[in-house]
Amino acid sequence: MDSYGTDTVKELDQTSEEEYATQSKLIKEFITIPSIDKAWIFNSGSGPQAMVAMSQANLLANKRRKFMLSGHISKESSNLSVNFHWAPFPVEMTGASAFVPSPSGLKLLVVRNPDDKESSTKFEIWSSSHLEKEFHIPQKVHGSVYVDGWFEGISWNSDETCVAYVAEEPSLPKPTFDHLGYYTKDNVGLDKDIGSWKGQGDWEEEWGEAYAGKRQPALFVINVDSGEVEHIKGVPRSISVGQVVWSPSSKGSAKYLVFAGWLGDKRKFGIKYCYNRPCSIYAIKFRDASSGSDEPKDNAKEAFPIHNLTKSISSGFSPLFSKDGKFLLFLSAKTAVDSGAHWGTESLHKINWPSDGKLSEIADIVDLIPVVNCPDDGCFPGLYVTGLLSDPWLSDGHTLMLSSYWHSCRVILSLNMLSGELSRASPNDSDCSWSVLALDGDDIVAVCSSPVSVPEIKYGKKVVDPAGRPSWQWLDIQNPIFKSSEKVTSGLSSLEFKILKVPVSNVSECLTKGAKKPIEAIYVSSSKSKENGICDPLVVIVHGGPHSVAPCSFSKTLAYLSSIGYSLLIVNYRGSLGFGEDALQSLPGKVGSQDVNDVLSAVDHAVEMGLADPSRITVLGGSHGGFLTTHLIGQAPNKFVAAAARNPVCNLASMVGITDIPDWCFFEAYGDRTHYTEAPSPEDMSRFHQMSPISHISKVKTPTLFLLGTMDLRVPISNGIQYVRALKEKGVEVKVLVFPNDNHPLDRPRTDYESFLNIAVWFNKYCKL
Ligand SMILES: CC(=O)N[C@@H](C)C(=O)N[C@@H](C)C(=O)O
Repeated sequence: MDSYGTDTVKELDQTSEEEYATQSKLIKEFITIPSIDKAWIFNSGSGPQAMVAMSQANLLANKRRKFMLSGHISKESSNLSVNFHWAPFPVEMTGASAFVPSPSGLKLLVVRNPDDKESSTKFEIWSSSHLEKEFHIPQKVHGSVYVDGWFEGISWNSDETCVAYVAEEPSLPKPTFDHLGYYTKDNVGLDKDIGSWKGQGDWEEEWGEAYAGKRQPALFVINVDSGEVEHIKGVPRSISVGQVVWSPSSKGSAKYLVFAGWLGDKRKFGIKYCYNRPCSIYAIKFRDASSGSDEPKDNAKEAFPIHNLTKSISSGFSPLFSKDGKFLLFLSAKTAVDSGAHWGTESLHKINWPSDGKLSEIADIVDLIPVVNCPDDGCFPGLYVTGLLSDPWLSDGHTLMLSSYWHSCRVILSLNMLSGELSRASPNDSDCSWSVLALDGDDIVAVCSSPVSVPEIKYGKKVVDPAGRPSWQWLDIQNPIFKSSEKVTSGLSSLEFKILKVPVSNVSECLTKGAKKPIEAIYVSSSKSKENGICDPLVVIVHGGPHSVAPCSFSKTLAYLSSIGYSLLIVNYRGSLGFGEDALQSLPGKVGSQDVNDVLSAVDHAVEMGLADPSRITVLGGSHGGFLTTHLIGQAPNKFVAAAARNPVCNLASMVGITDIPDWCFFEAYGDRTHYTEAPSPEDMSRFHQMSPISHISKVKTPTLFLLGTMDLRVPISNGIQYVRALKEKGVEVKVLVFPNDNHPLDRPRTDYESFLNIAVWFNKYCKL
């Protein structure tokens, strides 16, 4: 009996080892598909030139490898054809944290952030042929330059003499102790060799998940000729700054630095994925030493006053000047701030910018794109933008190009700021996702992808209809770099996708109109399975947030799962971005029920349509998607043959005291902002428990794989571990992978690779693939 058992185990091990070996070869091909991150178009005498920043997983270094590909664009006006003549090879840029071309395109700033707390930040100024200047800025001046989504802002002034940017302010001095253990004043006598040491000093709060070591983003200006760095005074420490731009230059008028600022004095809540943090657009005068400014010399050390330009609105970010400098535009997530949802339908606004540089106390804020609550069928569903291009203007100076979610797709929009007309610039009939990368005059360089096609650069040629309205004719261009491997190409070749409209169940009268509309689910499958009349096993994919969206775009890891024989059902349940504010706001207070039912409706719909075999359905999700995954296996214990949860929220009651976003737990559990407190009551704890997957643990049977990151500050690992232990106690089959150096997204190259390798092997085991 013993030996029989042992042999069986050995046999199983051998089979699974072989499977790991086979799958690892394929997943590697997918994981290393490059991404297109940014692009710039330069207009030189010889015609437009493109520079495309790309990145690719580097499994050996466990980092992303960055590289730049350049190309020359030639256009045939007779037949509307456009050719990109790419350089034969890209150039590796690993180690560079940011590249920022100057407005004229004659200089390129490269910032290299230090790897440790001792080294300097490097600023390099490149011309077309060589390195012109290099400056090393020591830690005592500032730490790393911010290159993240919120606080990043690196901006050349118009005459290209200075760059404004955001960097980590040096931390407050630490107390020092000598070899006798005595406190020493002013670091005097700190000599590690004889046993002196630095203490920790007061705790300074950081900006939460993904912002380890980031406490105080502050404003700096570097003179690119002398390398002199000025820390801009006058911004109180209570404000964390980001997204700095220069005010337009007009002779004689004051020059301002305009930026977004977040208050972080009382408590810094996590800011990653959180648009609900109150923020304003501020302006502060810049004393330009070279301009012979109106400021008296003896004032030179004094700070200018700071102006809050958006006092009457709870959120203002992404400041952008109109081409003529008459308006300052900004995005707002006031719906998120005012409601408490971590993301919501956004709006776009403008204020007048005074030509004499004299800022008024209360600026009149004009809506350019208001919040959409309940979109009419087929109409614009509201604004969901992650950022704006630094120069998003067409040559008329008043048409702005931007990318936004529109139901399950990302689309390119054009907004005529004068008429208010908003239209879709990417093709109306496309179910792919589109993002504008850069403008080439009035033409658009974009990236387009779908769940079954890798990202490709597309060229949108502007054409004007007889009524003078612009539209874009989309052209394929040469994409030599994206020649995927044979395995990827053949894996993707037989796949197809469609977006299903799924009616929601249990529509109660108290729901708003927008919350009764059908949801969408992206269905990806092999065309071969249809030919055979047999359904492939299905992976139901549920995104996190919950106020986020799974766009109809290429995902390397999901494409890998499709290529090995799974159909996918990617569900954008109510609460997702892209469907108007009514639908989004219908979820808070009902998490764990409404979202769970929406996912079950989508699954039932797929089964009824003959798209899924009910005996071979699995489920996969991370974070709030992990909350849904673990809810689904508890509430629908017979539905799923296997599950995989990545950093899942399993117990709000144990998460609330240790996450960087405790307000999220309250908001999603109660549906409003009023219940939030740093000291939850027993009633709060009871509600959290009752709304969490852990409350359904007794019903779970589904074998579940857990992927957990030890450094996760958003959903601390203890949440997953507690649930795992409870499942083990019940005898449910579990497998756990812990990544000690990963935080919430689990997206470091080796982690991503090992996670999805295991997900595939786990699902294969229960789907008999
Ligand atoms: C706001 C937020 O971070 N919520 C988490 C619980 C979550 O679900 N995060 C999403 C964005 C994720 O996919 O990680």
